[in-house]
Amino acid sequence: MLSLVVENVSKSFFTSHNRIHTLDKINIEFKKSEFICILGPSGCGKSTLLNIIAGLETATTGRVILNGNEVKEAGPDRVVMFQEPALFPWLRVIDNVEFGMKMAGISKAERRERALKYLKMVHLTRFQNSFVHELSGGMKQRVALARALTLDSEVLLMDEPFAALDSQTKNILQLELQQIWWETKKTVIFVTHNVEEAVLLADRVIVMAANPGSIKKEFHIQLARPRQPENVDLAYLAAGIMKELKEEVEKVAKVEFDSEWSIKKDLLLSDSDSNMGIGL
Ligand SMILES: Nc1ncnc2c1ncn2[C@@H]1O[C@H](COP(=O)(O)OP(=O)(O)OP(=O)(O)O)[C@@H](O)[C@H]1O
Repeated sequence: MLSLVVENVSKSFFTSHNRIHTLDKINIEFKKSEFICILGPSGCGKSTLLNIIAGLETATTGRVILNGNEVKEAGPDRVVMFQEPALFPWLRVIDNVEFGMKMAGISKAERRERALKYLKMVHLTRFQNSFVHELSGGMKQRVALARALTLDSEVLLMDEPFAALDSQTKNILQLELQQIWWETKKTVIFVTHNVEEAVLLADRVIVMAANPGSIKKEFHIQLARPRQPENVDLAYLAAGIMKELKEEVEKVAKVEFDSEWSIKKDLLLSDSDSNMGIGL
């Protein structure tokens, strides 16, 4: 039974001339097989939090405890998937998918078996012998997802994995991910800027506040799956989450632009992609 707890985690970065207090006393308890989306304005520390859970960054104070052990470094029990697929262009798809397993010392026969299983899951069996440059952006991200799945980690950490994709491809991958999550029962921690994406995928949405990053509000979503973006209940939930997020995005914008800045009524709410706070 998985137990993953972020306990009182704070993080400051120290540069030559100042201290950036990025995260302030974050507490989250993740459940086995839970799908959690983390939303928040740009710079509130979403990636930093994910990296601390991954063991790629260390908390300044507080700790992350996975199955009773404090996380001190990256490990195969917490695989991370980023916005950029980071594939090796000189390797074929199947060899890219096998790469992590090769590093983990898994035998050749088992590597191949698992790679084919997960390539099938992401519907890329036909492309197993293709080179990366022959694939579209969405296909590359599906290869990265297959590679991430092969390590059979209990926890999958995803940092805006679909943000660089066009909206049709994104929709397909969101549906695929819902299916894969359902089949693999992993705990998924998914960082996004996109409110629609969050309500489509998550059991729980955590909205973060910025300066310093902290948890503003949590939303539990109990709607049946697979969810469809046009569902009325989803739209209603998205509007509630958007309202919380908008306040935070506006606060950040006021600091980064000037105090007169304000979001024009419903301007961002009508953005068809529901992305909030990107690149402020
Ligand atoms: N290695 C670092 N050194 C110094 N400051 C850092 C470092 N990494 C992150 N920060 C700072 O911490 C803050 C949070 O960054 P982070 O990337 O975690 O935010 P985010 O919410 O993921 O942003 P975005 O949504 O734009 O990706 C930012 O102010 C950033 O400049």
